[in-house]
Amino acid sequence: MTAAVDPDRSEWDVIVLGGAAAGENAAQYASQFSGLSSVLVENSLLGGECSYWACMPSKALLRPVEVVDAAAHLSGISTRLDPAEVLARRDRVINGLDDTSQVTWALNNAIDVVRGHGRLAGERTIAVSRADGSTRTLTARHAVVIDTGSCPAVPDVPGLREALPWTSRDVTTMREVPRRVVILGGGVVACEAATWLRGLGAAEVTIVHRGERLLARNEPFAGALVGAELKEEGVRLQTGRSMSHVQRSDARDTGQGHVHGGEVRVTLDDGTVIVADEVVVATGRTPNTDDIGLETIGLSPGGYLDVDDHQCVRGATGTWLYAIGDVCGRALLTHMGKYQARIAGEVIAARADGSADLPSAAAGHIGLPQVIFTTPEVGSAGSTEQQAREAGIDVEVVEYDLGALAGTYVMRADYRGRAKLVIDRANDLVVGATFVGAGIAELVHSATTAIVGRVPLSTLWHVVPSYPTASEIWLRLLETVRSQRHAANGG
Ligand SMILES: Cc1cc2nc3c(=O)[nH]c(=O)nc-3n(C[C@H](O)[C@H](O)[C@H](O)COP(=O)(O)OP(=O)(O)OC[C@H]3O[C@@H](n4cnc5c(N)ncnc54)[C@H](O)[C@@H]3O)c2cc1C
Ligand SMILES: NC(=O)c1ccc[n+]([C@@H]2O[C@H](COP(=O)([O-])OP(=O)(O)OC[C@H]3O[C@@H](n4cnc5c(N)ncnc54)[C@H](O)[C@@H]3O)[C@@H](O)[C@H]2O)c1
Repeated sequence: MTAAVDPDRSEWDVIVLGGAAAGENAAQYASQFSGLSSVLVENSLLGGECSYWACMPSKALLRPVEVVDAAAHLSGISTRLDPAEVLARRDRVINGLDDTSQVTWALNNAIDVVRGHGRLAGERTIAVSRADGSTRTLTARHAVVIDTGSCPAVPDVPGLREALPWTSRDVTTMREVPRRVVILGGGVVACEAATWLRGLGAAEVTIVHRGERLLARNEPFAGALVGAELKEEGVRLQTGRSMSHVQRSDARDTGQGHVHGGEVRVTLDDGTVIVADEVVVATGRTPNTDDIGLETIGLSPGGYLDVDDHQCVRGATGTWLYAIGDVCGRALLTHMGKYQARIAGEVIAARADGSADLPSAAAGHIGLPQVIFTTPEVGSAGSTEQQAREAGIDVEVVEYDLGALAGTYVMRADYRGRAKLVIDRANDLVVGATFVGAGIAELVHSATTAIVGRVPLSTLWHVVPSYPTASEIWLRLLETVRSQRHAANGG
């Protein structure tokens, strides 16, 4: 069904502020079976960061690097990577920064789209500033959903902002591969970007990370294995180091994804000077809440929005305001934002119907899956050992070499990887899992299923993995738990 967007319309049942993938899902789930009308307010491209400047372009850049790596570990295959064609394919993946297909999807699902910068203007009201300077005021009969996302945080290093460094947007949509790059940060964006920059031919890539561990939110062996591989690929790791200052005499705004001027000199806290062609800042995110009118409903701008398990914003009066995605800070991942959106949409529809039986996002958040598409890949679900201990769980852990399986041996003879389960001993349940190795991305969902489904180890024992696959890791981990328990019982 196609909805026409009436330029004079001012009232909908549901207004979603921010039209990223999560916002689209919230509108869809609020409307599809309830008959509620909904509108997306978007000031840039419908589909948000993930579609154009984050998940999709980064994975389009990483996939060829992964294929080349896989081939390099198999005798009888030779490959050649063509950076220009990789960038061209990336452009096709992000639809050349054109959101026509997403607008068509929305309209075909009876979801209206209003362009402009939206701000709350009191309860259930959004004032949209349009490009021509005019303002359109929209009111929601039932709910407003905030999905305004986040933007890159740039730390206060002297000279860094003036150097016009690349952020995640530039490095995912890069038009050229800089020859020498310095990346600030040791998290997910830093490690993935170092992988594709080096893979696509950057001659010198240096990661400057203030901590000792890369990917510090994961199990320690994840960052260690990724760091070892990055080093082998020629990436320089400056860990335990900060940038003292940055100098670029001719910083120029040459446009997104182009090198922003001449040489950059980066001085570290131990006096080391690195000369590069570009600096990439990958130091986390800031929620887009500073200019969305939160003060008009008594909330403070600038921070993450605190939500309950119905995705309802705490601190707002009543139950009309929801937040989903990065802006609520629960998990900065597309699939988790979309999960929150499905819950919020269903809650809105249920409340509009007068139902007291409301869906909750609590169960899905226990699963918390993530795949980091580095070489090797890092897949995780649930809690790390440290998080489980901090939560007061009586923790039992088991680890196993992912390379010691028939399933991974046939992938490559020199397979390197590791897996770990975090077990709630009292309830005999898996509460966390981490897999590090080539081709493990698809293993993560088995762990998420075990965790969210609260499948006891005694049942997992009967879940037989196919031979020869990487899933055999489950059997080896469970066998190791049995051996550990046998030994602990004096066997
Ligand atoms: C380089 C990179 C790679 C990533 N890779 C992955 C990955 O592989 N897998 C994964 O799960 N996650 C990944 N992420 C994280 C993922 O991109 C984010 O979690 C996700 O995009 C957040 O979505 P969101 O719905 O919160 O909002 P966003 O995608 O940030 O979108 C918010 C939207 O709101 C609009 N907006 C903001 N303010 C207003 C306003 N006042 N009025 C109107 N419109 C407004 C914006 O224009 C934007 O379209 C990656 C992130 C980065 C930076
Ligand atoms: N494959 C994926 O799922 C994927 C890929 C990319 C990004 N993401 C998500 O996007 C979000 C943003 O990624 P990110 O890498 O920017 O954040 P991150 O939180 O993963 O890492 C931030 C890094 O910057 C460092 N840092 C923070 N402040 C600093 C400062 N002032 N000075 C120096 N270093 C500083 C931290 O120590 C950390 O190493 C993450 O939550 C991530 O999960 C997901």
